[in-house]
Amino acid sequence: MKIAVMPGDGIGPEVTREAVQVLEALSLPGLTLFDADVGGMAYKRHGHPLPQETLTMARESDAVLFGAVGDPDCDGLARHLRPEQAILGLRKELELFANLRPAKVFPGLEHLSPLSPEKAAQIDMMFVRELNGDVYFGDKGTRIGADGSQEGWDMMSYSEKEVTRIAHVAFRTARAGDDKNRVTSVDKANVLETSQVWRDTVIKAAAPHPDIALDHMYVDNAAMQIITNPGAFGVILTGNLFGDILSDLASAAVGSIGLLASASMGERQSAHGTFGLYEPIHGSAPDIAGQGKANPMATILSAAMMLRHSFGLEAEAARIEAAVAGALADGIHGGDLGGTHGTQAIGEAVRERL
Ligand SMILES: NC(=O)C1=CN([C@@H]2O[C@H](COP(=O)(O)OP(=O)(O)OC[C@H]3O[C@@H](n4cnc5c(N)ncnc54)[C@H](O)[C@@H]3O)[C@@H](O)[C@H]2O)C=CC1
Ligand SMILES: CC(C)CC(=O)C(=O)O
Ligand SMILES: [Mg+2]
Repeated sequence: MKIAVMPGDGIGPEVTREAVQVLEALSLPGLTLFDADVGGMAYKRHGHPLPQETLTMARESDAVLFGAVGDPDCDGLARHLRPEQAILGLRKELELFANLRPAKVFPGLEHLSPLSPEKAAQIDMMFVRELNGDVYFGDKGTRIGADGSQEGWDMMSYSEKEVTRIAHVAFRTARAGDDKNRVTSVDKANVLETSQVWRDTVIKAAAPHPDIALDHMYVDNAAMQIITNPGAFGVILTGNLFGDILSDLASAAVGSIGLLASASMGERQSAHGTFGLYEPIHGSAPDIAGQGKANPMATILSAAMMLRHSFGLEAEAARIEAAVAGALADGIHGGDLGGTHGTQAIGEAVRERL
């Protein structure tokens, strides 16, 4: 089991270190970890945010554990050299088109949510976000508009092929998950042609999945209902942009962005299972980087997702998740949850409970 570890920028190395130590504490036979440079730090060392050696290492691994990229020092660079291109490039080059982002309140931890305990207890949704298309990957540029002022433009598009493959992932995820058997497809079909193609295609893709209830919701309404009626959602199927935004929103309903993990999957099989990239949903948090304040739980939970999805190690994944839930129940809370525990203390608390 070969894992490429890509800590990246800001709090990335801090949270990744704790997750790696959790994996090491499990003493899994045959586990080997290799570090690779990504993001702003890779740009500074190699002149590119996603060096060829890093991409090669990812291709030769069974899974990638990714921290975060993003560095305010690099915000003035040409777009193709910015740190964020590293994660976009990995997702695209490795054809990781399906991003799974579970948003769930662990039983007994409803008090971490800003919602009422009754509402918080209902939060158990899985985002299935398309990751290789949408406005993030369309042509873009700047030009002088008709009024003589500069304007920026970004092309949004989805093809039937792209939508069909992610829709099938969503239906299969709904079937394998809890008993809700429900997919809510989120779009903006009342305004966008991209979304109309999305919606029509999702309806067609639903045909072989008659056991799964499908409904459709506009993204603005979805943002509202995730807060007011979280129990209505099982799987939320959506595009790259809307999924990015709504999953941060859902993390706030759970309690903190420092708690939400993710898996990015494609179709490539390794000797151990399906290749995937695993990362917290948050970014490099430059406002708290280097202070030992970041909550590593999202990255630790991403490592658990890796054991489950790329290595079929369900029991070990559940062990990590139980240790995180136990630490939270015992009041091990980072600043993001109003507590005082630092990154290392949280990592140690999780390892003690494995
Ligand atoms: N996958 C990736 O590598 C991502 C990278 N980014 C990049 O990260 C940089 C910062 O972006 P922001 O919009 O500020 O989003 P962010 O997710 O880095 O931070 C948003 C807020 O949440 C807090 N936060 C995030 N993770 C936390 C954790 N583990 N523990 C405690 N608090 C946490 C931060 O301190 C900040 O106040 C940018 O350069 C952005 O492009 C953003 C999202 C994803
Ligand atoms: C940094 C972006 C490329 C992506 C993002 O915010 C995300 O995937 O959550
Ligand atoms: Mg995001």
